[in-house]
Amino acid sequence: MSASRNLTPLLSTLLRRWPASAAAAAYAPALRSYATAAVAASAAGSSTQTASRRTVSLGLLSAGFAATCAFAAPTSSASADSSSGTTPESVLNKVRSTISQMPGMEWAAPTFHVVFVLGGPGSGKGTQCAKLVEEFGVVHLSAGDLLRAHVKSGTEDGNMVKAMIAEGKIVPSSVTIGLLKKAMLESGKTKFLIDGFPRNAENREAFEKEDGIDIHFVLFFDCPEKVMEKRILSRNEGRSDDNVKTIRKRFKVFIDQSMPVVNHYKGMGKVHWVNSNRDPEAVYAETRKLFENF
Ligand SMILES: Nc1ncnc2c1ncn2[C@@H]1O[C@H](COP(=O)(O)OP(=O)(O)O)[C@@H](O)[C@H]1O
Ligand SMILES: Nc1ccn([C@@H]2O[C@H](COP(=O)(O)OP(=O)(O)O)[C@@H](O)[C@H]2O)c(=O)n1
Repeated sequence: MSASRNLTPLLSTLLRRWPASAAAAAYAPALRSYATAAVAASAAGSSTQTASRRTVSLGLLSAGFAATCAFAAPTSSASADSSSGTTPESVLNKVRSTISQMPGMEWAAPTFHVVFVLGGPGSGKGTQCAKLVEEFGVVHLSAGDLLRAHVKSGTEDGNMVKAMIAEGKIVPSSVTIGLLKKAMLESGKTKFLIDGFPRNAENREAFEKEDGIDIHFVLFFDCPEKVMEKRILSRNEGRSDDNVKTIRKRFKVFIDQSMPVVNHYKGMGKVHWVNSNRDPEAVYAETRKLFENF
């Protein structure tokens, strides 16, 4: 039986076991693309499998399903979830144990491939990421954009993030990593540019503890502070933190907290340094070469 024909009954079985909320239906496309990626991965590895026990790499499918359950929109079903003590981890464990019990199926951890895009405020991270998305079809996740969207939720957490951004402070990783993971799972894709993260040692250490994430390299955009300040002041995106007072605080945080992260990865030989004090096309001509094998 072809791998894709196996898929539909499997998805139905999973969904029947844990009836999904209406909001979860919104995740179905992501779930389906994880499943397709998982089947493709299993087909690629099929020569090493025994005929009697066909092993299907279901990690991505499972991750997608966990996202479906764990991150269902904050509706009444989500509050039911929290009152019954359901957490993303508990859903993932349930998916894992059910898959392990299915004949011929085996759990495999998902692998997400990541490039961290770092550089001072206004160094051109977002500008270059947009070009990479267009040429290479990777997913661009800006930690700052995710945090700004979270502010709009109006929750207690959102208000805390708003206050921290206004001061140029770094939001705790428990919030930022939650938003990044949710976006990764929802995307249905496996290759990501993570822009503006990790911003300090706490961000980095927490992210490195996450399973199934392969950090390929760090892309660092190097630009003088004076040039970055001028760029930000004419950025005109209506950002409350793009004012001289907050910009200066952000530069200090960048030097004190973010540069040690870059130097950490530099020590591991993982940093690609790009001079971004040139016109955007010249910066991109150098940047794109790093992605030919990603
Ligand atoms: N190489 C460049 N030369 C001149 N201006 C640039 C360049 N790269 C980006 N910009 C502009 O500078 C501002 C900041 O760039 P952005 O990509 O938002 O930076 P970051 O994401 O690092 O904060 C934007 O208005 C952008 O259009
Ligand atoms: N990993 C991150 C990224 C951004 N942020 C917050 O979001 C603000 C804006 O970050 P950003 O990456 O969108 O913008 P730039 O400072 O790079 O222009 C930062 O100054 C921090 O307050 C954070 O707390 N943690």
